[in-house]
Amino acid sequence: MSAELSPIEKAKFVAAKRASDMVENGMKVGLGTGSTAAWMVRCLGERVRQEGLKIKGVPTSTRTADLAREVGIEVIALDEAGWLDLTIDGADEFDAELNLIKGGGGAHLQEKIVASASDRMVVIADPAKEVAHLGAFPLPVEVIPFGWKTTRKLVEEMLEGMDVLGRDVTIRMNGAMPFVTDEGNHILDLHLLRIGNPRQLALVLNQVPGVVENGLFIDICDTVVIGHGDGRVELRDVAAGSVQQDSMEFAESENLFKDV
Ligand SMILES: O=C[C@H](O)[C@H](O)[C@H](O)COP(=O)(O)O
Repeated sequence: MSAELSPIEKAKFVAAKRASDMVENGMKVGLGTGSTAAWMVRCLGERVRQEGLKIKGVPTSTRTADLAREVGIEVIALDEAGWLDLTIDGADEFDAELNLIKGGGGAHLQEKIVASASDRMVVIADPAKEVAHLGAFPLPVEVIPFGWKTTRKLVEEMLEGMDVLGRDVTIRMNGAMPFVTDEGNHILDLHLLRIGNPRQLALVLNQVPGVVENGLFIDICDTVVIGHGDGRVELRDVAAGSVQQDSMEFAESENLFKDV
């Protein structure tokens, strides 16, 4: 890596590097999806090559599985792993309680299953992902292709009774066709602007027939690692029921930037 990296990519990288250092020999690790998680997979691959780190990775998408294999990480399926020590993943938004919106890349279904089957979920993020209220980022909802327009109508009706500021629901497109997830489903993006009660919305959404899973991660994330473009890293941890903050300098950040 190098000097041409933008501050935002450096921020993603230092968060990913810090979180990848939490991985220990022998661990079974959930590997998230997205541009930030891709840095983490590369960092873990570097540790496999340099230190002989022995881990088994459970990817949350075909993209991540391909990258993990490419960088030398042993890849296994979730059902082979059973239970994971740690999952590291990115997010589209996180709030003060470490609740998340995920699924900007359409991978939140597998990501939620994998994170829920882990002792600990660590989210890696750049500072732009932190919000006072979830909802500015459109909330992804995975729906089965059968009758998706009817499902969209049912979701719109359900939103009438919810504490949200916006109610537009769009189908995610891939060119002229609806986007297709790894599970063969489509994604509805809910433009809610501000979600008053994410916990309630997460429960209600999954009761709409045709909905497979929504991108709200409530009480799943244990730690958020926030990277900054100058190499600083902040940690937010859910401990004893509250969120603790910590911050540190990445002393060797310049060298780390050169490593990857
Ligand atoms: O479906 C995609 C995932 O939930 C990603 O982790 C999320 O969209 C964040 O991606 P990025 O790190 O590229 O911002």
